[in-house]
Amino acid sequence: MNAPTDEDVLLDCRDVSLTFGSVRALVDVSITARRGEITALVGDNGAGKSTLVRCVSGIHRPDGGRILFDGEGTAFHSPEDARDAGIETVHQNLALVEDLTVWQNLFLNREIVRRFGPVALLDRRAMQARAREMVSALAVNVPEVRSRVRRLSGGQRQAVAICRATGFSSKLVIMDEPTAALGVQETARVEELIVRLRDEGHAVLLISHNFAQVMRLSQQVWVMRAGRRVGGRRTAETSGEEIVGLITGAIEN
Ligand SMILES: Nc1ncnc2c1ncn2[C@@H]1O[C@H](COP(=O)(O)OP(=O)(O)OP(=O)(O)O)[C@@H](O)[C@H]1O
Repeated sequence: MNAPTDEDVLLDCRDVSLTFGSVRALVDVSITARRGEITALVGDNGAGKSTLVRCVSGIHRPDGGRILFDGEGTAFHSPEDARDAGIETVHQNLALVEDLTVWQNLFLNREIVRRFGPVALLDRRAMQARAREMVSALAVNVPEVRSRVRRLSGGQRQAVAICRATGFSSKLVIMDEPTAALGVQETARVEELIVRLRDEGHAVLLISHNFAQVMRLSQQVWVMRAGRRVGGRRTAETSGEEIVGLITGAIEN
């Protein structure tokens, strides 16, 4: 892999702060994420990882600092704004609808319609065909796009959620604990998918409590503690022990 350059920076959070009542969830947090890299965000429970990610994905508005995306300042008012800019999030709960099929989930809130004068009809055939393309492009192990999500395994569900996040010209894919609920084999499959996204040039921002996974997959690690960014390392230049030390505070940056 070539050494990264500044032009590779896709996400640039500068001194981002957010307070909930008396809780300073984020205090002047600065991190970057590059195209073609997996950037890990680690920290103990309550460190502020999810809150930071929610600021990037348009759920929260920071009350201080700036978030630059693709070189431009952002002021997202909703997750839709972030999505329009090319930021997709695979949330911990996946936000899939169990009773809908794979293709219906892939096209939820972005249905393809055909217009006949004033009448708009859902183009089921086009959506199913496109869903098959999306699934096969990611080589995802999903049985049939007409299967209902409730019949899928945890790994297959995760794959559908990742497929949805990457199939619509996204640039940054944020993943919050994507393998926390999965077994060993399913974790390996989902990790393959994450690596493939990176190799296709996406920037991936990965929240994970699994140090082995962080060391295996990421190129950059940012460490948070009590709402602050307390360290940043190139993964190749650090160790699991150092990251744990930064997380617990045993090592000061
Ligand atoms: N909507 C909210 N209202 C009030 N406090 C919040 C809200 N969201 C988060 N917090 C607080 O902000 C702090 C950071 O929480 P956050 O969920 O970002 O941590 P985290 O690093 O993602 O933790 P975990 O690994 O447990 O998911 C915590 O003290 C949390 O209680």
